Amino acid sequence: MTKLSVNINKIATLRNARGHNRPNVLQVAQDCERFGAQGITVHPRPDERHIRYQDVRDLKALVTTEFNIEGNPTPDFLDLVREVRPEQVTLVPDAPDAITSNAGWDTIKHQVYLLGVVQELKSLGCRVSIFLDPDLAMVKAALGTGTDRIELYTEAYASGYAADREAAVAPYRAAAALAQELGLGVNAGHDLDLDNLAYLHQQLPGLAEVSIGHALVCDALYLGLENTIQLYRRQLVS
Ligand SMILES: CC(=O)[C@@H](O)[C@H](O)COP(=O)(O)O
Ligand SMILES: NCC(=O)COP(=O)(O)O
Repeated sequence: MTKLSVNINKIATLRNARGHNRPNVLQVAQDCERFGAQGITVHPRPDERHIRYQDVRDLKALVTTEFNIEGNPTPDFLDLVREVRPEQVTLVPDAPDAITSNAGWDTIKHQVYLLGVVQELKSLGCRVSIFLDPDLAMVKAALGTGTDRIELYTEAYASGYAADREAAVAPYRAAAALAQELGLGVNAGHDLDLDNLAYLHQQLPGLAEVSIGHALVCDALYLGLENTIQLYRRQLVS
């Protein structure tokens, strides 16, 4: 079964726009779980443009499904993870000023570094996932980091879907198959939406989790949050 983890970054974007506590990020996270989310994902960035470090601390006490914290393993990020100890940590090689995640790890160049980070995070009891492009060499080298899972960065799939979905999904199908052959779990995320999710799910058997935020929150503006979460869940029914 592929789990849906709802990324609530954009709820925090809206909250921060007025400087008060509306929408209440903590309440929305609990409601997302009540509406069918099987996980809550946050990506606290160094500039705290949306999710703040204190949000992460507060969410830990409230999230009853799976808490997934994404980020570049900077010293501040690692201190937060040591404190919060979420079910899953997804390591993303984002630059501090990146407008959004825009690349996966070079697991060949950074394998030794990642091995050290992964070993510590696993010693804290966290499952570790590494954000990757669908590059077979990078998937193969990910094994050497000790990671539990990879998260396939699906921006290229999403941008190519409308023109030629078979071509768009092919690298992801190959990367997922190799990862599973190596004993790695497979997550996916970034720019997934109600148009492209079902086909990805159909083409990637054994996909463990998708984390979806931007499109889901945009859809909820028109369709309502509960209905939207249910619609995304229905895309993942085998
Ligand atoms: C790793 C990933 O693809 C998502 O966490 C994405 O980075 C969302 O971040 P923003 O909400 O800041 O765009
Ligand atoms: N890991 C992907 C994620 O958490 C959400 O990405 P997006 O749906 O906001 O593009």
